[in-house]
Amino acid sequence: ASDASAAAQKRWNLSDFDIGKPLGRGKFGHVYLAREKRSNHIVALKVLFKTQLQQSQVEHQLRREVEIQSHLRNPNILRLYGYFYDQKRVYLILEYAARGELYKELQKCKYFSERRAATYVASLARALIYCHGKHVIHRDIKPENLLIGAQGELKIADFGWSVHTFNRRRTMCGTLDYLPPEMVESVEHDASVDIWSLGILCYEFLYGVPPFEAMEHSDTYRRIVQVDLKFPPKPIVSSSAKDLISQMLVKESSQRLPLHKLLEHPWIVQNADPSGIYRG
Ligand SMILES: CC(C)NC(=O)[C@H]1CCC[C@H]1Nc1nc(Nc2ccc(C(=O)N(C)C3CCN(C)CC3)cc2)ncc1C(F)(F)F
Repeated sequence: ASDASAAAQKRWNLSDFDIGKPLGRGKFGHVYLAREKRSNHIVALKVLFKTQLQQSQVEHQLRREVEIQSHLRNPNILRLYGYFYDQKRVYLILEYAARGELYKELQKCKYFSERRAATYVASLARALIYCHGKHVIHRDIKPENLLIGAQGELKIADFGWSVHTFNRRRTMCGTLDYLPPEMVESVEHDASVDIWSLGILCYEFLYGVPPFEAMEHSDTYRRIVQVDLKFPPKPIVSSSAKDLISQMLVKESSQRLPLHKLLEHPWIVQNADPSGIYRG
C-alpha cells in the first residue's frame, strides 16, 4: 500500500512523534508542531480534550470531519493523515502549513491586491469543485479556516461543518430515469452554499471586511436575506471584481455562478496566477 494509505491504517500513538513548539490554540485544544520519528515527516498535531468534546456534543462532528478530510487529496485542502486517542485526549495528525493562518495575514495587510485575491479565490474554487465532485460540502469557508502552505498556496482546513450529501433524488422518488443530468447531479444545488461563502470571502479579501457586517446580529441577518450588497468607494476595486461578487451573492441558490464558470470569469482569468501561488 502507498505510504499515505499505510499511514491512514497504522495505529498511531504519541511515542511515534517528537513534539515541537505550540502553533496556537484551536477550538478544543492546542496544536503542536511534531515530527514522526520513523519518517522524520513534519506534521501538525491537534490535541482535543475528550471532556470538552463531550460537553459540546461535537463527537459526531469530529468523526465526520476525520472521515471526510482523511479521504480528500487536493493541493488546496489540508491533509488529515490519521488520528489516535488516549484516556483523555484525541489527537489529529494533520498537514503542517508552514506560513500559518490566512486571517492573520489579512489582518496584517488590511486587504489584498486584486491579483492576490483572485489567485486565492481561483485555488479555493478548484478545491471546492473537487469536494463537490465527491459530494462533500464544506459549509464553513471563512478566513479563520484557511491556512497558507510553504509556497504561499491556500489550504482549506477544519472540515468540522462539512457534510457528505447523497443525491436527494435517490431518496425522494423511485426512478431516476426521467431526470435530466443536472438534476441527477443535484449536489450543485446543495453545494451552492459554498459558492455564496466564496463570494463573501472574495469581498472580504478585497475590502478587508465581509459585505453584510453590522453591529447587531439581527441587522447582519436582515442584510444577508435582503442581499444588501454595497461596494464602498475605498479601496478602489475593479468593476470586473464587483461583477463576479454580484454573480455569487445571489439569493436564489440555483442562480449563483457555478464554480467552473467562476474560473472562466474575466476577473479571474486576468488576475489569478494559474498555479494558485501568489508571488507578489
Ligand atoms: C484551520 C484551523 C481553524 N486553525 C488551526 O487549527 C490553527 C490553530 C492553531 C494553529 C493552526 N493550525 C495549524 N497551523 C499550521 N501552521 C501554522 C500555524 C501558525 C503559525 C504561526 O503563525 N505561528 C506559530 C506564529 C509564529 C510567531 N509567533 C509570535 C506567533 C505564532 C505557523 C504555522 N499548520 C497546521 C495546522 C492544523 F490545522 F493542522 F492544525
